[in-house]
Amino acid sequence: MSTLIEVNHLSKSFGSKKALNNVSFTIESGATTALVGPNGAGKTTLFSVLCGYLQPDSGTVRILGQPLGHPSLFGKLAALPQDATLDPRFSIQKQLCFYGLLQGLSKVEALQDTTRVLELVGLSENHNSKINELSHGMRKRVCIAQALLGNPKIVLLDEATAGLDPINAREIRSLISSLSDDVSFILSSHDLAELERLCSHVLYLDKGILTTHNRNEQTGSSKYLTLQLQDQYKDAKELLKQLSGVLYVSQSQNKEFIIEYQASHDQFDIHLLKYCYKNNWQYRQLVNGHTLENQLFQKD
Ligand SMILES: Nc1ncnc2c1ncn2[C@@H]1O[C@H](COP(=O)(O)OP(=O)(O)OP(=O)(O)O)[C@@H](O)[C@H]1O
Repeated sequence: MSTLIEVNHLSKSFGSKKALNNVSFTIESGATTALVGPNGAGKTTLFSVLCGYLQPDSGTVRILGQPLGHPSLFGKLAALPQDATLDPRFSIQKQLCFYGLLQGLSKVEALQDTTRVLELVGLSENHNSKINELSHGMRKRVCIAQALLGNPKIVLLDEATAGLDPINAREIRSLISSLSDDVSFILSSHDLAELERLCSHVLYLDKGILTTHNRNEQTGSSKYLTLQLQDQYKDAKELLKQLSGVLYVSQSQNKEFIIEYQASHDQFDIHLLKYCYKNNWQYRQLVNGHTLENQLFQKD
């Protein structure tokens, strides 16, 4: 693993408003990273600084070991801004080729790469369409195709699935997931369930202050499972406490339990599911560790 992005003590203010307040983090290659936070938390500002659109007031950013703006970074980092759009006058192929040329590709290379990225996003047959002839979801996919031109190593996607119907959103998610072995994505979204599925690493911004969370970190002598049951079963919490290997049970929401158990307990998840069956409980979902929502917002 190598470090893709290293941010140290980054601050950016607009007048008296601190959009980023002493933000530091690193992102390693191979991680799909979520950038989460309430409206106005500083997410777009952080993306804009990483892309070089905005100059920070203080702090440093290194991408692939180089400072922002270094010539060797040209084409290595791409971004899909929240409100990205394309020119309605030209076909999508023409526009993507144009962006390829701007990246320094020859005409032939730009056309080849346009064909490649349109195929990746499933829009090969629409290469002659103009943007207004495409659905909202297809337009998003064109914008993602544009971000993938030239094979960038890091792609920042700001609200890539916002406003899409569930089927189109799912297509974009599976596209991100299928590409994530070759490209490191940083996704900004308000959809925690979506980030839960895609991301191993979470950057949480609130009022410009950042905290980081590792989704897969389950170390030490105890581990966690989050169990969501179908119904409110009588004495479920007390009964869960009696299961062998359980150290502690807390109730995060109605019908949802966080179970801390001995890490040394073999196949605890299987035992838990058998226990549900034995007690006649239907379960809705079982998450390894904490759900992202609990990780970010649970107070105790
Ligand atoms: N160009 C600007 N001029 C003045 N204030 C700005 C500017 N850009 C951002 N801000 C302020 O900085 C703060 C962070 O804004 P930012 O757009 O980064 O938040 P965000 O997390 O992307 O929000 P959202 O989820 O609503 O898109 C907000 O208080 C915003 O009002």
